[in-house]
Amino acid sequence: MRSTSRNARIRATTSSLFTAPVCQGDGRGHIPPAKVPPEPAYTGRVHPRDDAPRDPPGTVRPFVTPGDAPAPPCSLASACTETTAQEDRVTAPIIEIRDVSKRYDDGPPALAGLSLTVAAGEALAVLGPSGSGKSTLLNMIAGLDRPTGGGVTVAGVRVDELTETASARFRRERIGMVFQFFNLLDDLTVLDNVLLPAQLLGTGRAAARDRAVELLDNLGIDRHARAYPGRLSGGERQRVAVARALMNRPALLLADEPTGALDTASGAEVRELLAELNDDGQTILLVTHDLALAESCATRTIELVDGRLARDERAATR
Ligand SMILES: Nc1ncnc2c1ncn2[C@@H]1O[C@H](COP(=O)(O)OP(=O)(O)OP(=O)(O)O)[C@@H](O)[C@H]1O
Repeated sequence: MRSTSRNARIRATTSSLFTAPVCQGDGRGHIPPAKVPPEPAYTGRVHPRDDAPRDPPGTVRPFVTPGDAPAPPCSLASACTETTAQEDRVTAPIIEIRDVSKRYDDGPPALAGLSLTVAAGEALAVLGPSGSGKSTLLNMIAGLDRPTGGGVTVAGVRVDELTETASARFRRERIGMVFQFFNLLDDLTVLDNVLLPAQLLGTGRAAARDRAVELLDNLGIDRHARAYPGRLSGGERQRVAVARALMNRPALLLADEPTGALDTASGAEVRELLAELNDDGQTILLVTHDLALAESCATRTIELVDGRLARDERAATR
């Protein structure tokens, strides 16, 4: 059962994350606010190829994507009307995967002509046997690897066409990532770990600190702000990792086996946390072998087998 006080804290956090309604007037299902005015207009590509002109070192050039534009009035009354929790979710696509293939060396394809659309507000669990292509799919979406065929669009940006520099910048600005083994920096305090994404983005210190403190508070780990990650339990460390992932208000939260290294109680806490974040509008894609995580958190579950979509189901209860 979810704790009411924690629910309230999470709600307080995420309500400030999603302040630009996609469907005006629906009161739910929001996308992150515009970070910069849409000038000059984003043309759909940043640097189409690695030999394209690059920004000088240290330049921070925020993306302006279709997701940053002011929300148009909703044209379908039904899409703006609160009906059930399932129906009032935002339906604008955050991820569009078109006929994506990936082949490593001479082996069988890790992904074989996969197509998938994920709407804003969904919590998608990616299941499948070992070697079925789950991590490969996650890497394609994060722009950490490129497909050998097809296209991957995330928050309106063709991530498979970005240079490495532009891809890293895109991840910083639009994607939060949570890993099985937390990937926290042990030499930095909890607060400094959470501040890191904002520092990389060049956010002002005071604003970044306020946000980090708010996140730690809302995720129930504020008392550990000055501690080093090594002194925290696995569940607490994963909360810190989630706070860090949320720092830059990502359009998409990617989680790779987020409960894979946790004991039963900590795993249940992290499942609850992810479900609550999604309840408040955060789009999540998680790769997992943890069926309990898929059942408690996902609004939709897909299963990969041999790099193909073998199952695609929406949850009846979330
Ligand atoms: N860097 C790589 N070089 C060569 N082959 C790779 C590489 N990464 C993945 N593969 C292969 O691609 C296929 C899919 O791997 P992937 O890691 O995506 O599967 P997975 O479903 O995430 O597996 P697991 O559940 O064990 O993590 C496998 O056959 C794997 O051996």
